Amino acid sequence: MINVIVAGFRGSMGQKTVELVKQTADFHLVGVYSPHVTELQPQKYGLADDVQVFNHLGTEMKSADVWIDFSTPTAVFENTKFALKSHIHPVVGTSGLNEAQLTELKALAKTQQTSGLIVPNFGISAVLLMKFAKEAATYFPDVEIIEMHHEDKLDAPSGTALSTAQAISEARKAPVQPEFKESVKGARGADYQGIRIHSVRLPGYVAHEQVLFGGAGEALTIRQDSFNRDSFMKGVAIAVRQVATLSELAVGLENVLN
Ligand SMILES: NC(=O)C1=CN([C@@H]2O[C@H](COP(=O)(O)OP(=O)(O)OC[C@H]3O[C@@H](n4cnc5c(N)ncnc54)[C@H](OP(=O)(O)O)[C@@H]3O)[C@@H](O)[C@H]2O)C=CC1
Ligand SMILES: O=C(O)C1=N[C@H](C(=O)O)C[C@H](O)C1
Repeated sequence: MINVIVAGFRGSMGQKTVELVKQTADFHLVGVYSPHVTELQPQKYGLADDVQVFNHLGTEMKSADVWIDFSTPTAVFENTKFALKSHIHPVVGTSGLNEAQLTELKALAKTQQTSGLIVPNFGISAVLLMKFAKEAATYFPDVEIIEMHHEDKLDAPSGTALSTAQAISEARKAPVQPEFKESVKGARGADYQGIRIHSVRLPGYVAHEQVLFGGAGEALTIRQDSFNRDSFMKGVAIAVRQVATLSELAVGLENVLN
């Protein structure tokens, strides 16, 4: 049995994840966390009597094996530090960790001898998109990314777009950067190591990404769509089952896919 805490349990992803944990025979929900809850009775949230509702980080959480984090870009660093220091394996879906924070968390995982997994996107379509984009970048160094999300998304660009750009940038030879002048500031999007990223936020959308490659007289577009949040749940279950088998704090669902 894998004992799980869900951080951010009242959010869009948190609610789905709580349902997943409740419905999976080898997972046991031991706790849920949000610093904003005032009512601590599990029944208030439709949870079984033995689920602890936490509104602060504390030693009582240590009975958990895995910490699933779907909180906010400003909370995820402290939450993940707490999980590692408590020897709870973090499975982090929350976006917004920067390079310095990631480096610190990796070092902490080593000293605490606690593995973990940071997953920019739990959707298999997104994992494949990143893999294919990395391969395509060796042939097509000229590339731009468009990511499209629901209007409630707090951060931009998305964690998936940043990971895609990182993978492309590792794989490609530096392209010639075209010169341009923006008559409206921001028209050419954000710049990640010479890769332009455009972030769209609109109602009706869930999570979508296009990677556009251009070459001499040809183009390649790779696209993935998450039409609903069920698309992430298979990946979350795999990550929860496999995280303890890792030897470090790894980044990417591909680390636990066969
Ligand atoms: N990796 C992936 O595949 C995916 C990642 N995400 C990412 O997951 C994150 C959450 O997304 P989503 O569910 O849509 O967002 P929501 O805004 O719906 O939920 C965020 C939740 O975080 C809670 N929260 C706020 N502060 C803290 C804290 N310090 N500790 C714990 N919980 C806290 C809030 O609690 P309260 O409601 O109680 O105020 C809220 O319910 C985002 O970063 C998003 O980008 C989303 C989808 C897929
Ligand atoms: O906020 C979201 O919804 C999502 N966030 C993640 C990201 O920032 O890439 C994953 C997915 O795109 C959904």
